[in-house]
Amino acid sequence: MSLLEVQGMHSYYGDSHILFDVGMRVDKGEVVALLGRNGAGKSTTLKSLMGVVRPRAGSVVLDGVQLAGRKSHAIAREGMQLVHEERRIFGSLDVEENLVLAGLTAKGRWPLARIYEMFPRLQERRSSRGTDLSGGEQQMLAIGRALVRDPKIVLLDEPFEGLAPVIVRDLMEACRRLASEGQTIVIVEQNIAATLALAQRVYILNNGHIAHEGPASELKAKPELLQRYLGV
Ligand SMILES: Nc1ncnc2c1ncn2[C@@H]1O[C@H](COP(=O)(O)OP(=O)(O)OP(=O)(O)O)[C@@H](O)[C@H]1O
Repeated sequence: MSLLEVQGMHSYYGDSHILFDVGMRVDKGEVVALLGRNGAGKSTTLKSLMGVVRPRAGSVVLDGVQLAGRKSHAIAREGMQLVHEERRIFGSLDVEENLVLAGLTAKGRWPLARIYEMFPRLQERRSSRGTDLSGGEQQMLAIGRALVRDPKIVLLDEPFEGLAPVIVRDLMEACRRLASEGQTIVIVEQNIAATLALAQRVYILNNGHIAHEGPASELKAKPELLQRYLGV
């Protein structure tokens, strides 16, 4: 049994049917990418797993626990964390306060030293307020806030978006390190090269349907698949 098993998931915004029969599985320690064109339903998939959007049908099982239909704070307590595209850090609190607050209601907890080891830049900026951080630092803090809860699985929604290449490199390095320490990750990204470098396995969403599933190496070797589903 995989750490995360998703079956038959359908999600809507009002009357708009967005996700159709989505199925995925993610093994413990795996990095899985979710790719697809703009509007394909990638963010909606992550939000549906996290209970931010309530799937109207289907099953989302994390480590043997059924999450579908539960509220997102309950899902967080079961060990899932979503790092939203818009980062959602507290601008008026400093870095350390942001991290401590995020860990308060968690079952498990990373020591702050481990977060700072992963992101030395956050340690340097530990007393800076959220609003005073660069985009890259905010993204590190958003990921740090997820990790401090010692999640079983982290969902990253476009973590590299809008960031300078040098920052993307640092974040990729951190993701690699996380993966090497056994952290399970699902990543949604427009930066396909970076994503394929990180992920072992890929799902491609097309109009709310899973159109392809396979190893990342296959997509690297068959650019026609990328052309067909992603137009790149
Ligand atoms: N809050 C919302 N209300 C209504 N429709 C929405 C909402 N959010 C997204 N949608 C629609 O749902 C569909 C899937 O959007 P989603 O954001 O999941 O796509 P995506 O693959 O993440 O694309 P992008 O890369 O553009 O974020 C799109 O047609 C989008 O317009």
